[in-house]
Amino acid sequence: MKIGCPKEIKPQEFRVGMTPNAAYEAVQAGHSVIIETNAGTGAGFEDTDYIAAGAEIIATAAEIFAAADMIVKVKEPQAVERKMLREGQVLFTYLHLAPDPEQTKDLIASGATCIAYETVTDRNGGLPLLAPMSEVAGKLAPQVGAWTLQKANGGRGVLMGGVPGVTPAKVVVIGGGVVGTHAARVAAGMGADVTVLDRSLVRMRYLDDAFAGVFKTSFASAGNTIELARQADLIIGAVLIPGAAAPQLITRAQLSELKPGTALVDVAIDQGGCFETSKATTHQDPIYEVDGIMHYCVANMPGAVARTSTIALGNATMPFMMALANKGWKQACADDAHLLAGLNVHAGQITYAAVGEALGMDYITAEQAIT
Ligand SMILES: NC(=O)C1=CN([C@@H]2O[C@H](COP(=O)(O)OP(=O)(O)OC[C@H]3O[C@@H](n4cnc5c(N)ncnc54)[C@H](O)[C@@H]3O)[C@@H](O)[C@H]2O)C=CC1
Ligand SMILES: CC(=O)C(=O)O
Ligand SMILES: [Mg+2]
Repeated sequence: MKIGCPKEIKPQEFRVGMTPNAAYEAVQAGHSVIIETNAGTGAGFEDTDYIAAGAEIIATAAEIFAAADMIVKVKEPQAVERKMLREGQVLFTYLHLAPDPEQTKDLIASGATCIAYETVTDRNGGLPLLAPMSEVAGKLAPQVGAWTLQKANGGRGVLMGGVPGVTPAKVVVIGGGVVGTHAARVAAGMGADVTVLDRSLVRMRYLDDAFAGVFKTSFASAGNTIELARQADLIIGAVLIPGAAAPQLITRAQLSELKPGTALVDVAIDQGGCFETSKATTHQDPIYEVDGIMHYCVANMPGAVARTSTIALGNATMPFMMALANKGWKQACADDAHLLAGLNVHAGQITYAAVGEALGMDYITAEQAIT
C-alpha cells in the first residue's frame, strides 16, 4: 500500500501524522511511504530522517493526496484537503465530526473511508488513540489556565499555588477521565485546591482510591457544578460522551454567578465545548472574554508541544496504521471491533450513530458498512 502523510495546515499545528519510526515500520513491512517536504520539521523531524527510514519526500500535498491509498494525518482535514480526498481512499486522523456539519458533508461527498482516531476503542472501554493527546492536553490545561488567570490576560490575578499566608487558587475540573485526571494532578502539583466532578461513580471511586489527599471528587449534578463553579478561580472542561457533541454544563446566564476574571479552559471544545459560551480558538489568539469571564478554547492544544505529542500519538496509532496497511481497511476492521469503532464515514454515508444523531443526518452502522 502507498501511505501518504501531508504537512498539517491548521493554524499553529506543528504535529505530524507519521514519525520516521512509523515510516520505517511501514517500509519494512513492504509498503511505500510518501511524506510532504518539511511535514515533520515542527516536531523536530527532518526530511533526511524520513529518507533514512526509507520514505520518499514529495513536494506538495496535492501529489500526496493524488497518489496515496491511505492518508495519515493529525487534525481533521481542512476544506482544501477535503477537496483532494477521493472514493476508495482511506483517511486515518482525528475528525471530531459531531460539532462540524461542513466537514461531515465534505467527507460524505468525497466517498472516502474515514476512520477517526477519537472513536477507536480498547478492551478496557478506553479510547487508545485519544488518550495520548488527552494526557498532553490535560497536563497543559492548568498551565494555560494559570496564564489566563494573570491580570494582564484578563484573569483574576490569582496565583495557582498561593504563597505562605494566602490561600491557593480553587480549580474545578469537570470530567474525571484522561484529560481531567492529568489536569487535576498537575493543578494539585502546582499547589492549587482541586476538585474533580464526574457523573460516573465508578470513575470517582477509582480517583478517590488513587488520588485521595491530592484532589477531591464531587458528583457532577447541575447543583454541585454551579456551586463549585461560583467558588472557582479556574474551571477546566474535560467531559466526553464518545463521538457525541459535548453536553453544555455552564450556561451564559450562569457566567454572572462566577467571580469576575474566572478562567474557563474548555478542553472539550473539539467536541463543541462544555460551556455555552465556548467557541474554538487558535494558539495564535487563544483567549477571549464573555461577561467578564476569560475563555481559553484551543481545539488543538497538543500542537503546542508538537514533539512530545507527535511521538506519543505515533506510538498509539502505529499498530492500527499497520493493520490498515497490511490487511486493507475492510479486513482490518472486520478483524478488530475496536478499529471498526473508528469508522465514521464510508462511501458517502455516516457510519457512527452519535455523529448522525448530533447532526440530525442519516447514518448506517459500521457493521453494515463492512458487510
Ligand atoms: N482541545 C484539545 O486540544 C483536546 C481535546 N480533547 C478532548 O477532551 C475531552 C475529554 O477527553 P478524555 O478525557 O480523553 O475523555 P474520557 O472519556 O477519558 O473522560 C471523559 C469523562 O467525562 C465524564 N462525563 C461525561 N459526561 C459528563 C457530565 N455531564 N458531567 C461530568 N462528567 C461527565 C465521563 O464519565 C468521563 O469520565 C474530549 O472531548 C476530547 O476530544 C482531548 C485532547 C486534546
Ligand atoms: C484530540 C485532538 O483533537 C488533538 O489532539 O488535537
Ligand atoms: Mg475541529
